[in-house]
Amino acid sequence: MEQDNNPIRPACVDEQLAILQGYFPHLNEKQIKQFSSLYELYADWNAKINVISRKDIENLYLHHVLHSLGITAMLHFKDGSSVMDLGTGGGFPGIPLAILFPNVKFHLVDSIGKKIKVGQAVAEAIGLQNVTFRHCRGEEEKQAFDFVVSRAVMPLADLVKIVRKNIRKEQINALPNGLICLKGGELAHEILPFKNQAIQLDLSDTFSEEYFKTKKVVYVPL
Ligand SMILES: C[S@@+](CC[C@H](N)C(=O)[O-])C[C@H]1O[C@@H](n2cnc3c(N)ncnc32)[C@H](O)[C@@H]1O
Repeated sequence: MEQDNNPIRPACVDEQLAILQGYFPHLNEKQIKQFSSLYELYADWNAKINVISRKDIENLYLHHVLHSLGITAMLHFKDGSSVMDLGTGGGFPGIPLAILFPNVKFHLVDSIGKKIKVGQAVAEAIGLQNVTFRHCRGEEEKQAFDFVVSRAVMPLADLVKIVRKNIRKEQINALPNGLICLKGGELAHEILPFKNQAIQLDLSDTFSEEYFKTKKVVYVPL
């Protein structure tokens, strides 16, 4: 039987991390270290509190971290921006984005307290200074931000209804403030009510891996 020299960190994990670095070649040492630490932290926490599918943990960097960074296909947040991640679960897309944009403030919200705990523990372990967390429903959060981001939380119309109150009026980014969310599959129906304002991009135009073939990033100015 072939022996695995590093059963805790399979080779595919570092192969995926290298793919991520290929797409984001300007990461500094600190960011590379922070991204690199995510595997052990999530593998450990996910065994206790399920925040991503257990059989998908080896695909952490491709399916969860790089996917989260797909938000940048729509916009690179300007330094000094503020962003809320609604329904962050264990920290996606908020934590990968907070690593990539250390001068942007991220506020990660989820209605399930134990998931928020995972995100907090991971952020603390990698020394992330630009994230805050709140255990609450998005409906209760009253603070205002430049953007709200979200992955796999609820249909677009419901998201828009909840986060409209959370969008600041003043614009400092290249796009007017609003909602940017990661979506999969057939979106035509969801997007219909916003078709005049929404922009939809295929992540397959940014990331060539098979996984992104059906993945999209959607922006709605609010
Ligand atoms: C499928 S999970 C996705 C988690 C994370 N965004 C990710 O991609 O891994 C959906 C998350 O949204 C949260 N959620 C759903 N409705 C919410 C609401 N109204 N306010 C806050 N969180 C909510 C759930 O608690 C859950 O953690």
